[in-house]
Amino acid sequence: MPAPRVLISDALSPAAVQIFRDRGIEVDFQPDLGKDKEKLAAVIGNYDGLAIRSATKVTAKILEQAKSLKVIGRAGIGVDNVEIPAATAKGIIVMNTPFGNSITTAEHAIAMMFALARQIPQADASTQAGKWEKNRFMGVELTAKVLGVIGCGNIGSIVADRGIGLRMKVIAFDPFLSPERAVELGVEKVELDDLLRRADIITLHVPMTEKTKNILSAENIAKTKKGVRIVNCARGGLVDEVALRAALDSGHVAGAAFDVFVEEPALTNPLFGHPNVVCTPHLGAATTEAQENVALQVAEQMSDYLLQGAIQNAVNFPSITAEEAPRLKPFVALAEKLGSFLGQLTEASIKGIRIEYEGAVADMNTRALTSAAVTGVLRPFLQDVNMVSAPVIARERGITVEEVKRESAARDYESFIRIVVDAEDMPRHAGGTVFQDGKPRVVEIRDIAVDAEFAPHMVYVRNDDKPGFIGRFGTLLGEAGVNVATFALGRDRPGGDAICFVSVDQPVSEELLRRIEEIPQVKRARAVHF
Ligand SMILES: NC(=O)C1=CN([C@@H]2O[C@H](COP(=O)(O)OP(=O)(O)OC[C@H]3O[C@@H](n4cnc5c(N)ncnc54)[C@H](O)[C@@H]3O)[C@@H](O)[C@H]2O)C=CC1
Ligand SMILES: O=C(O)CCC(=O)C(=O)O
Repeated sequence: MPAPRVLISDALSPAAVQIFRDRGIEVDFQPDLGKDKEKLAAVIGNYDGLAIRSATKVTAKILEQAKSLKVIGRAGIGVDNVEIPAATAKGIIVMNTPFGNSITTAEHAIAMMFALARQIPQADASTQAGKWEKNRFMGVELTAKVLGVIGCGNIGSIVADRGIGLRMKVIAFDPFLSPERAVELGVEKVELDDLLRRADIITLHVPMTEKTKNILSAENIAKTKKGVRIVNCARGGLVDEVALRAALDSGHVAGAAFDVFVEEPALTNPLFGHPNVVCTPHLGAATTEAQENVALQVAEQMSDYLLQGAIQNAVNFPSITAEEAPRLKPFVALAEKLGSFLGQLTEASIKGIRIEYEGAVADMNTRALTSAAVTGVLRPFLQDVNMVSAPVIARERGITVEEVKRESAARDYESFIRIVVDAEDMPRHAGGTVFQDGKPRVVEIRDIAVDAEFAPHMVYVRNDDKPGFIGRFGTLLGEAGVNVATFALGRDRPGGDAICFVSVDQPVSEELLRRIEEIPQVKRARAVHF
């Protein structure tokens, strides 16, 4: 297999390049490419991985050209510059580095708070201009002031901790902050209106979502305490910039320190030029330490995925650790092949897929296995589906997906997976396991025990358990020049329903299948491929 290829299209630390090379991955370091949509679209088709910061906008249009792309790695936290649904629909993993720049960004927020409280940038400009305006820059003390933290996750909680260290009273609004965690952090959990009314300084640390967009709207800004100072080191668009400018002009808001803007790069902005505004060009994560952390982490994560299938910090897929990836791999293959078998037999529309995990496999990462099973079921209908996109495609098509787990496995297997595909005509089910040799096998079809490995070309036959079938079937295959590699048989009872699952060395033609179906004992014959 050729080495995977990764494009770095933003200014990542060179540490990332070294990691990729050390792991045997070809890497193109083109830190300015992300700013040029056309150029990026023209080359993206050549890569398996794309490593970015915030400048590269990975739109659906770019993704249309990303024929080989398997993973997008964001060296940072916010993934709002990636169209996640479009990436997921194309089966591309999107991963970030959720902790590597948290301390640095929290420190930036604290620095911004001090910059506002003491007007440091303005005082610096005046001093260096030779003005010595000692009376112009009267500041405020932070001690004992109320710091209102909106979003108390990784960064917000570090800001809260630093605020407490500065002897501030910290209040936090975050619906997902548990009362226990609030106590542990030493913050008072409050509702948004309470925070707006009480805070002397408000700092934002929420992601940009439909709910948080404009969380500081004109209406909410009007609810704030007169003289409030506002710090935004999270995302532009969390604050209504025009309304904030008006509140600064009226003197209701005493100052604002912004690192992030509705439009970036921000070459103009409603806040620019106001004497009480401090701005930085999205520098929250810009320290050597943070950039080294996120670059190393994203390169390791992307390499682990491209080389081993391990998934860490994906925002559109459950994690698979490097340790569990090899153990999971044969079960992923089993789930996908069983699903594919049933998908190939199904012609009516599918209503639901149930995956039953029994024995040791029930304790594994079943979300990943379920995605593999659903992929297998859907692949005969949609070529372009994989473990990332399958659950979303199933949901979009109204196919319910259900997982069932049982402690002990059927027929005393250590692990057993049974998939039931419920279609408009009837439910179909098959079960399998992985033997010591690591090979997935079908061990049950329609409640009938069999034992068959999966092979590229197979014939599946349902027949009555009556003498004469095997001889005629073998003769037909032989006459057509089709060599039988393995032959598995099973029946529910003597003279009852029987199945036959045969691997062959050559593809079986429709004509041959028709002739097999003419054997009196045969109810159905299908060619299946794995
Ligand atoms: N300026 C910069 O360079 C950087 C900016 N960021 C931004 O900071 C944001 C926060 O990062 P983290 O703390 O790591 O994220 P996080 O996910 O750890 O924390 C976000 C918190 O916001 C809370 N939240 C979500 N929806 C909310 C709502 N509607 N109202 C109130 N709280 C809500 C969540 O419960 C969570 O606790 C990121 O999403 C990113 O946009 C992150 C790194 C660098
Ligand atoms: O990469 C950067 O400089 C921006 C970091 C950021 O905004 C994030 O991690 O969410």
